[in-house]
Amino acid sequence: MMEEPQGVPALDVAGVSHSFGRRRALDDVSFQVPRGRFVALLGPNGAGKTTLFSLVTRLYACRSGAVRIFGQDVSRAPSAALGELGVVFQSRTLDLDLTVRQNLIYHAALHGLAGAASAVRITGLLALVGLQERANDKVRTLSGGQARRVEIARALVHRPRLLLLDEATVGLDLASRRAIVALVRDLVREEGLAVLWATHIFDEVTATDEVHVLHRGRIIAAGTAADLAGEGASLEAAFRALTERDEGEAA
Ligand SMILES: Nc1ncnc2c1ncn2[C@@H]1O[C@H](COP(=O)(O)OP(=O)(O)OP(=O)(O)O)[C@@H](O)[C@H]1O
Repeated sequence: MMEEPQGVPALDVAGVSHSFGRRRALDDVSFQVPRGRFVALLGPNGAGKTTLFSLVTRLYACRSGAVRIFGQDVSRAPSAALGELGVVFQSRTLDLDLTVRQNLIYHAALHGLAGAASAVRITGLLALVGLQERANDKVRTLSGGQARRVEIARALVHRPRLLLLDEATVGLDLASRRAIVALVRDLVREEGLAVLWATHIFDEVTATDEVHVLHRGRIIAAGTAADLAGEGASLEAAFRALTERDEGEAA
C-alpha cells in the first residue's frame, strides 16, 4: 500500500460539477475537510448537498472534477477511498423489524466482520452512542433520536476516519437534535474523526466551526462561522445577505 502523505485532508472535493439533464446541481465545487475536524456544509433545500453526498459515496459517477478521501480518488481507487468513509443519509435506512444489534451485525458482515470481532466492535459502538440498554430491542420501538444514534454507530462499524452526515437531525425535536450534534462533536474530539455535517439549521453550527455555504450548486462563502457572521451579526443574517446577493447577481 502506498504511504499516505502527511497533511492530506480527510476529504478533498476539487472542482466538482454535476448536472441532471440541463439542470446544473453542482457547479465547480471545491472545499476540504481537514483530518479530525468538524466542517459544516450549510445550504438551503435544493442547494445540492445530497447530490454532493451522492458523488462522494459513488452513488453517482463523478464526471467533472475529483473527490479524494485521505488522498484516494473515489473513481480510481474506490475500495481504498470508501473504506475510510462512513455515511449517515438523510432518510432512515435501518430495518425496523430487526433489533439494534441485528442491524449492526448485518452491516458488520457486509464489511467482512463476523463472530467475536463483530460482537466486540458492536458492543463498543453501542457504548459510544449510549444505547447499550437497547441492544436487543427492535428498532421500531426506538425514538427518532435513538434510531439516528444506531445509524451513526452503523456508519462507524468499519472504523472509517471520515464521517458524512446529511441533515442528520431532520425530523427530531430540539433536545434530540442537540444531543445528536453533541454526540458527533464528541466523536470528533475523542475519536479523532473528521466530519462533514450538511445542514440548513444555523444553530447546529458554532462560532469556531469551519463553514462552507452552498447555494444553488455553488460554494458562495467559506470561513469560520464567526468570520462569516461578522461583528454583531448572526450567521443566519449573514447567510441571508449572501444568498440574496447571489440571487441578485444571477438575475
Ligand atoms: N435525480 C435528480 N434528477 C433531477 N434533478 C435532481 C435530482 N436530484 C436532485 N436534483 C436537483 O438538483 C438540485 C440539488 O438537489 P439536492 O437534492 O442535491 O439538494 P439538497 O441541498 O440536498 O436539498 P434537500 O436537502 O432538499 O435534499 C435541485 O435543483 C434538485 O431539484
